[in-house]
Amino acid sequence: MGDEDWEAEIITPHLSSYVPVFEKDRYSSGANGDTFSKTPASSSEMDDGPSRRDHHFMRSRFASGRSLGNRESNNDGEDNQTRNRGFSRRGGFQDGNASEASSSSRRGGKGGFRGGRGGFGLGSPNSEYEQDEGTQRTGGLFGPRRPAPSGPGNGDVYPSRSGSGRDSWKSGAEGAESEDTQGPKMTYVPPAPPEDEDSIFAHYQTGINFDKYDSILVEVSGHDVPPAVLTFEEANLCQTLTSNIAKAGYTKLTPVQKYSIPVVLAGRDLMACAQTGSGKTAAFLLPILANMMRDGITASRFRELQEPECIIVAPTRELINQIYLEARKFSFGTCVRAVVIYGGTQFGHSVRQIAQGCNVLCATPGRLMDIIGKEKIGLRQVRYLVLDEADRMLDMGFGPEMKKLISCPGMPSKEQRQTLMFSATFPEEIQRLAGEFLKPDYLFVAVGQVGGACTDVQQTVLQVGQYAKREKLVETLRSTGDERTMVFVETKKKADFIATFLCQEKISTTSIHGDREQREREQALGDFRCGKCPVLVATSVAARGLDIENVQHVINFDLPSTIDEYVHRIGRTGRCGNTGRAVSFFDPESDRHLAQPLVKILSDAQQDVPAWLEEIAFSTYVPGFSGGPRDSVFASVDTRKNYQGKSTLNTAGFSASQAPNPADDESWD
Ligand SMILES: Nc1ncnc2c1ncn2[C@@H]1O[C@H](COP(=O)(O)OP(=O)(O)OP(=O)(O)O)[C@@H](O)[C@H]1O
Repeated sequence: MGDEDWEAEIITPHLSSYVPVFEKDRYSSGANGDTFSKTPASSSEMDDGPSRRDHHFMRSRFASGRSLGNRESNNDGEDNQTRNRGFSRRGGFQDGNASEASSSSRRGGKGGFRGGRGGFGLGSPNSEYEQDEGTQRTGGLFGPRRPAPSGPGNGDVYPSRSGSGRDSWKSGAEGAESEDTQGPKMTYVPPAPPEDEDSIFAHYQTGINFDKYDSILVEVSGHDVPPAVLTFEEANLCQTLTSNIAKAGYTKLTPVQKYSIPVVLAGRDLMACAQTGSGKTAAFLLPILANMMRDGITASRFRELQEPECIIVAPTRELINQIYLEARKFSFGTCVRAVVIYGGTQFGHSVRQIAQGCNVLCATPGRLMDIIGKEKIGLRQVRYLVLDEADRMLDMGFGPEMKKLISCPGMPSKEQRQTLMFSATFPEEIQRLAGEFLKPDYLFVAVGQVGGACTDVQQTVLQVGQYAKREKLVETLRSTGDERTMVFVETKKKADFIATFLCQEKISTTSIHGDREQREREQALGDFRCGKCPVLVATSVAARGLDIENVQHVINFDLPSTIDEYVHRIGRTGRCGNTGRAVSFFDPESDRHLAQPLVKILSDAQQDVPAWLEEIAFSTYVPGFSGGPRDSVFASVDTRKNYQGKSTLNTAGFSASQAPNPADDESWD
């Protein structure tokens, strides 16, 4: 069955999750009826990438365009590709062999498979979002809400923007933004989050391993490293902030906070790598807010053009919304006003939110560039620019847009602003790109197994062939009972397919991916958060940053194409000192390239390494894979080979010495 057919077959009525009309035979073509096969170079999807529209005043020294050729569109970004979709088709690929396995051709350019679904009346050539009824509020991100109505454009009808279903975070991203000027309007207005104090400060408990953070090694490299702070009191943040921190239930700093907060307070640029779920968001928000308060920020008032002091960008809509909620929490009771804007929502809504006042703007890249292009945001006052999931923000998908951002008229030069980058992974080539955004004397904070997996996650890798995966999935889910579980798959269509399949197996499941309307995505996340659907099938759009209470289990039904993506995915569990489990289905046919990095990740995290995996790893040559920085405790290291500064290597909680790190030399492998 072809990829397009998946799309057709999965169109089923939708309640809050799936109520599938599952006709197994129609899906079946493989030995056991499983029609999907996997390609080694999977893609994933992310959000808000570059807008299609070129702002005349923007220039980018990145390669022109968006590298669409071999990059698969990201989630929101798929929109820009959909504009080319008029000629695309669906239903033409009935041959089962052509299904997922044919992705190599699709990766080179999706056009041939791109799913204009228009023939079925389920999507327009432009975007899924135009189908959004928009004004309907689901409350998806914040809690339970009423079920989405079924029917085209609402429920499990997944109008495809790219149509290929390949999750293509590599290509242009949020063309959706440009629809605001070029295409049909998106009318979805996300629900306002609850305003009551209890909701604002709702939080989950730190886990039994929270105190173990104290023994994690931390390396800070660069010149004149400010000493770490050991307590919130020592950080000397302003009183309101301190009170908000207490209300949020934070009593103790995490290592990344201990080392990053003083760096930001001292006005330094920062690149910080720390394991998933270890509190990076507060590590940048708290000192920024403290600085803003210290500098006597004025309350912003209603104006058509707002000039925020801080801009925070993140790759996905759900993540930026989460960051916004944190910003709102910590700035509670201050005159700082945080605003969030992201794609898939009504542009006018974003404009109205901003016009009411905006000190801290949380945005996905596409919507940000559009709003700047519309002159609703001026950049002259920007003092802080934060790239969360910075490696993702600087890669080929979003990098061009970020370059445009820093080249925008009015944007203070890097000397005039503070630039902060955070991620759990930071590949060397991306660190080099980051130099253009950062002052030369930026500091690099590396916490523990950066780029490595969080040790609070128990990792299991099972050898499972493509055709046995569904059965194994059901078996695994049955054994975990009601545990909240995220199941990662490679493509959007497969996400639909697996979610439908699980529902048919009476496992309450929902899904999130870039071909779902924003309203549906928010509803899915809400249903998962509140436990109504304890299983969330997701593409890589949900791999990064999402902080959902009680996710005990991550299943990689399909392994991602890169090890960094694996690290982010499994980091959805085992957060903030809690423990979690990750089970990955390793298909030797398609995942061999991951064997070596997986062995390294597993051994670094003191996990059992299956003998069969080691064998595959030893027998597989992976170009460019050196096993990481050998003998270094840090899986990701500061790549500034020639920096003359000192480095501090400490366990969190001890004051920084200025001794060079002996591991540095090995780090340059
Ligand atoms: N000092 C602290 N005390 C208690 N809880 C904290 C503290 N710092 C952060 N948290 C909580 O820990 C959770 C994870 O934090 P956060 O989402 O910032 O992690 P992260 O490092 O950004 O993860 P990821 O790499 O997945 O994006 C959040 O629920 C946050 O509120």
